[in-house]
Amino acid sequence: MMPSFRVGQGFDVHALVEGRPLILGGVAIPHTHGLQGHSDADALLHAITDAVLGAAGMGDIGRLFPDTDPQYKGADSRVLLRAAFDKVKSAGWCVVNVDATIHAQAPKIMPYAPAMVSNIAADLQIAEDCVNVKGKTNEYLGFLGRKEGIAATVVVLLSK
Ligand SMILES: Nc1ccn([C@@H]2O[C@H](COP(=O)(O)O)[C@@H](O)[C@H]2O)c(=O)n1
Ligand SMILES: C[C@@]1(CO)OP(=O)(O)OP(=O)(O)OC[C@H]1O
Repeated sequence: MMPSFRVGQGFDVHALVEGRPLILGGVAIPHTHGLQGHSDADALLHAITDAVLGAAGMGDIGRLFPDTDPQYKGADSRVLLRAAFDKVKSAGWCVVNVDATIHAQAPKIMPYAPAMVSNIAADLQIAEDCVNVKGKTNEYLGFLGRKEGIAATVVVLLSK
């Protein structure tokens, strides 16, 4: 039988505030500010989770893990990604590849990208060369350029 393919896209943004750790792709990045959120606020993993769920037609991260539910307060977003992927995998899908961009005026993402790739590949049960993480400034424009937040955009391909 011919394989079938489904594409999904994900987006997330969180505010940068003082007194929070900066966690992206499951990696703690030394920085003056961290991301605000109900969970660990890992915008990259949230966008990946949404892209994976979206490709499978299974809704979104907030529907699965409501930010009103105390059990997700301070949650490790890798745990949420793995739980979402379990659902998608149960429907017969596997991930072909992930391509992600972190929109951050600062800090530089590139030194941490290999560790993020390793985490994401492990959580989605694919080879590391099937995961790509890029950093991009916002050329000092808008709220991202003013370092008020960090966003992530993601495309995922699934096959079954
Ligand atoms: N937070 C970031 C932003 C950028 N990079 C790297 O710098 C390159 C140039 O970025 P521009 O936004 O100026 O086009 C980009 O291609 C990344 O390699 C980064 O690591 N972290
Ligand atoms: C992850 C969840 C759940 O703790 O909360 P946040 O960390 O606030 O993240 P968000 O990207 O706003 O949406 C998903 C949430 O329901």
